[in-house]
Amino acid sequence: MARYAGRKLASEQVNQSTRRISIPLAYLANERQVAIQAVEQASKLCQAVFNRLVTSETLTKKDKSPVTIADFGAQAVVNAILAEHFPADPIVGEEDSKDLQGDAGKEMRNKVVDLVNSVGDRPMSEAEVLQAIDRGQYAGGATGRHWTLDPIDGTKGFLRGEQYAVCLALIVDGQVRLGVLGCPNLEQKQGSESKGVLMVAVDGQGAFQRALDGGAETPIRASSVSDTTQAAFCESVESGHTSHGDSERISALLGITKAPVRMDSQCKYAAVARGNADVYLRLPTRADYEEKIWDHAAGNVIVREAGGRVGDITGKPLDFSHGRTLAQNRGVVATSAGIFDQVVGAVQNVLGSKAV
Ligand SMILES: Nc1ncnc2c1ncn2[C@@H]1O[C@H](COP(=O)(O)OS(=O)(=O)O)[C@@H](OP(=O)(O)O)[C@H]1O
Ligand SMILES: [Mg+2]
Ligand SMILES: [Mg+2]
Ligand SMILES: [Mg+2]
Repeated sequence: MARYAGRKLASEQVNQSTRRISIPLAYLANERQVAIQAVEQASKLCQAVFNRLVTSETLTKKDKSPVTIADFGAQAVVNAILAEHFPADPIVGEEDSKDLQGDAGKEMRNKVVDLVNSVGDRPMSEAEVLQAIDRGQYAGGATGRHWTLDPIDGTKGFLRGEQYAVCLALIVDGQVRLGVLGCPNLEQKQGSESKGVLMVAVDGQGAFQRALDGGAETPIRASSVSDTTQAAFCESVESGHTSHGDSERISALLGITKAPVRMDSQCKYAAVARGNADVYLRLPTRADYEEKIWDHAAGNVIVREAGGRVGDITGKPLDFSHGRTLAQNRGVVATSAGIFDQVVGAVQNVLGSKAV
């Protein structure tokens, strides 16, 4: 109980009129349900935008406006749902409404408002949409609880019709306690035709997946591989987000022979969490880049609850208590538990002084 100071578990709550102990409620049960609903709705919005707005013309013109509209729309939808159910909870969201303001933002603003109203359960005015987006400006930190949201992670993957994820997590006193990933283009099982996966984990309760459009949850586990020569790893598609050269040297050192699976977004954490990959490496490409908490929070708790391990390139756990970025960490290493120390050793070996 002390761990969750200030929140009484229902199992401890005694109904004074009957003196009977009420049925135990799981920790964060309500938050889990609301977060799933929010991620489902935002994922639907993203899929609607892709189907309506991403065309061969937008792709050849390298027009990023569809993903921008979906980013704003998804953040508005999730934040409005969180505000309705947990009005006191602040949110660290990736986006803000700056680019939607004034005359310059009018065209985009109108599109975002129309989009939100085309998928939402209740109509939202322009002011409400902007206000919902800007609930995401919280600075984060080490005390109390706050949510963190990446409305679309893997924006480049979204535009290519490949992997992207809606990522929502709850951080309590600097620790990620709940994470939900909506992965509209992820295969429901590796190799299957059906796509669209929702993954969820609450601290201490295991990790689960189900189809994004509903159905029963099934538990997921990271792989039990203990020999790195048998391991498969995944990394970002974009070489600006992770060093492909360094990962090649690290996998050679570990005797990994399988080609890396390159995919965008926190779907990489999803792949490790259900044993499709054994290692996710994110190796710094710039000395001054600080990873954002919304790029890692949900995936972090999902991999941990699936029995995997997550740390930075020195093996240190990711520290979500330093505001909007992982200011005390560099890069990310997520693996099935049995090979974590070995992988971090190889990372240190290859990156040398860069890894400190
Ligand atoms: N230099 C650098 N280093 C590390 N990470 C960076 C960097 N620049 C951007 N970003 C963040 O990368 C997020 C997407 O990376 P992914 O691994 O998900 O996908 S991929 O790189 O597009 O393959 C991306 O998230 P989204 O903007 O939500 O797509 C960024 O927050
Ligand atoms: Mg992101
Ligand atoms: Mg994003
Ligand atoms: Mg971004």
